[in-house]
Amino acid sequence: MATYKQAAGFDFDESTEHSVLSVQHLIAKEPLSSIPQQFVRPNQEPQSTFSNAETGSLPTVPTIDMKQLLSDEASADIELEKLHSACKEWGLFQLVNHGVSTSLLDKFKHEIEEFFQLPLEEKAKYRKTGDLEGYGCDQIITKDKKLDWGDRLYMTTNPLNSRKSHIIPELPYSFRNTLESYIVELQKLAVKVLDFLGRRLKMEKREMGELFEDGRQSVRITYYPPCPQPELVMGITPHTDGTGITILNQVNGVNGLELKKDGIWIPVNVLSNALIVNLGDIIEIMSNGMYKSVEHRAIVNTEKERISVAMFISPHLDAEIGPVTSLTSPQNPPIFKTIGMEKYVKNFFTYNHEGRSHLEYMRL
Ligand SMILES: O=C(O)CCC(=O)C(=O)O
Ligand SMILES: [Fe+2]
Repeated sequence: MATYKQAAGFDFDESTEHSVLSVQHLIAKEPLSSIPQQFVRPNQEPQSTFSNAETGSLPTVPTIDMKQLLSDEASADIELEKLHSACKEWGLFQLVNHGVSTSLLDKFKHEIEEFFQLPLEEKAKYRKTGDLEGYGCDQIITKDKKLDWGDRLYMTTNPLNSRKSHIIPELPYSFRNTLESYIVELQKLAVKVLDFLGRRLKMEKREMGELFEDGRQSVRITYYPPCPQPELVMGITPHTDGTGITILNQVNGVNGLELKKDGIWIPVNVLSNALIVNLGDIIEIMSNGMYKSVEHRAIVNTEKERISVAMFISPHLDAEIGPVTSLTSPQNPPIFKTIGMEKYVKNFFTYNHEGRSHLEYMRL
């Protein structure tokens, strides 16, 4: 079997071989004279920060204030309308006053930085060949597949019985503890956000609550090393998330996330004290197209490493995924299929959609 390094265009070196490909460790070994071909994307749409001198004139991503949403005053209704239009027009917003404590966020940042500084042998323990979960750069490598410029630690966190025994339970003790606190805090936050979305969509309370209660959740922590030619590579390929919602934490304050709006890539600049909420395919489907699952990507730069944490929040595996009954009518018939969550997840990860996105595949 070809090794990861051979497949990625690197020389095979018996003494340093691991079953995991890591961009961070490949570039740490020796300075790169050129970017290995498997990372080079000749036809990608230009990065906005490199090509668009007028970045300042691009529209700015909306900011939503959770404290306002939760207040008893009339301003709560105004904020809810802002949230509604952000979900319809952007599918993404910066969330401030989210209630996750700064000390937890600081501690988590520190633990993540320490984790990625571990030797490759240590981190390689968290990957099993062929498994989507665990540590490393893309793990399914075929000849023509372009690789993303980043290493990830990806793990299912809920339901508890679907956690992999060689990942979370084996993480360094302090990192694991902090991660557990982060998971709890972000679950609480997700419940609040979903509740406001359901309220403004005028769904029946149970339609949102029941689906997401003890739902499927996973976390992807990504370390994007600097790159000598960032315009040739992509930190993460353009995609929409298959989730209900995703809460993204731009951990070390370095920009890189971009979203596509009206055909243009727009940078989502780091706003201190904000978490980013982006809507995934499931919310677009449930809302029968009212809310948008946003296409996004991450770019890298020459100077600084970038770290992000995406917390993916989805319904439980027994849920039915489709436009909710209270949002469809003879005048507004369903535009998406309804399928069980278990099948949805399986299709999302394995099904060949013949060039279409999974969301397009779900469209009737
Ligand atoms: O790192 C980022 O800013 C985006 C990550 C992302 O989109 C994902 O993990 O799905
Ligand atoms: Fe994403």
